[in-house]
Amino acid sequence: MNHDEGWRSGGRGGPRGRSQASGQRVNRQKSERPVTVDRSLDESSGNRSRGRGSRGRGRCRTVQVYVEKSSRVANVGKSAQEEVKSQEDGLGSTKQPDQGASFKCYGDNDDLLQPSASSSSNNINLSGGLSVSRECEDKNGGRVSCDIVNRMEDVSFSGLVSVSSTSDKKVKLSSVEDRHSAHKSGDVGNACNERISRLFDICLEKKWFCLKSSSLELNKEKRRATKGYASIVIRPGMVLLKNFLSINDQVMIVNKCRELGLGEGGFYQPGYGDGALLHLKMMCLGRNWDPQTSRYGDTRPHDGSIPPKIPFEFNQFVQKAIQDSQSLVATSSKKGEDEIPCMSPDICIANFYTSTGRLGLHRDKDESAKSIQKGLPVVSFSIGNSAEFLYGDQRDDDKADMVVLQSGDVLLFGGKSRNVFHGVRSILKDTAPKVLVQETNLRPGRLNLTFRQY
Ligand SMILES: O=C(O)CCC(=O)C(=O)O
Ligand SMILES: [Fe+2]
Repeated sequence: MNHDEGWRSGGRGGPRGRSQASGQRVNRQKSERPVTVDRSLDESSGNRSRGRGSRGRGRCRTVQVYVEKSSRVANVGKSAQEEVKSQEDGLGSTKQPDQGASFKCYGDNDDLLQPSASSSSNNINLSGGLSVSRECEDKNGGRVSCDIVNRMEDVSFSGLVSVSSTSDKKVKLSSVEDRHSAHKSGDVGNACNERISRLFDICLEKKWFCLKSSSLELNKEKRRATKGYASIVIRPGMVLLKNFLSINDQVMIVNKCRELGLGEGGFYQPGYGDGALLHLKMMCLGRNWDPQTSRYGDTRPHDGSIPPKIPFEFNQFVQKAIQDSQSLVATSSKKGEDEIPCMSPDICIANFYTSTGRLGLHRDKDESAKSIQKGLPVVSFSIGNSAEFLYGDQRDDDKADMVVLQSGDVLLFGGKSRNVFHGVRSILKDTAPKVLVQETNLRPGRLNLTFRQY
């Protein structure tokens, strides 16, 4: 994986894709060959997720596949809705002018933060920071437009929070995160490091979820879940398995990620050496990927934590996805071209995007030269809200193609597409399957897992 090329650039700016009013419209590129798989033949899957179709902006071509417009939650009490909204907003904070000076990290065990966060709720959003684009140099000496987003944007600490009554509104965090922070680091004096080592809960507390979806809506989701999934070759080496993961699979994955995410090596706010933050939370399984050095390692440098192992069940899904993709391309006319090699993942990078999350165009190229040379695929799971996923041969948003990845979709890019530029332009609000949210209390946002072999 290598994100030096664009993780910072955010990949967003300019108008969003336009909504497509109804589903079933397929706007395929030449090489797409959709195949619908009867779910009854495949017990590992089941979910028919939904989302909004979206056209790309500018010259971006869009792949739209079995996409339906989402409807909002019915039967939601206003106050509950507002509560959830405010939690969501607290996560995906809007960019604000640089207030770097207003955020200070206070050291040692007290772990005091002094932002102007005056919230007394259980979620504090410490937002602010700078949001400017500037030119940076990439590794190859090329100029890159870097969206230097803040020192604090999207930073949210969840867990138990007690607000002290002192007049300067210092906020004392006394959460599960603190217990894990600075794990093994022996560097408790570096509170800024501790800030990034606080763990992020991908699920909301139960009390925020007294929402019930209408039975009509749930039935609609169930009906979709029995339809089977469709496989599409998007371009040589890139295969999309729509609705590959059933709702039950997704629930299991979310629960597992939540559990791992709150433990050693769990979700944290990654950032670059210069202090700029990525627009997502991250957890590495198997091996750590360090955005500061673009290298893999056995431990996470900022806190010394050891990444959790990749759960066995996750690898099973990956193997099945690879096999299904291989069967698909074997039946296709452009056999050799579309080839997807086998891969045994020893790395999984889990990203959680809040509503404002994104990821600039980049190539995954920090895996071993052999792995990349062989075109071993990156296998990507999407869970929760849909995402506008960009891909193309250049690091240029305007020339990239776009496909909406919905909850349950699995995307593979290997072989001829192993070095494809890709990124996430935006997260589409309220597009996660309601039943998934009800079962897991997943935060508004998107969980993405990418599996790789070093
Ligand atoms: O979230 C996604 O779909 C892509 C993630 C990705 O490209 C990465 O983690 O390298
Ligand atoms: Fe990537």
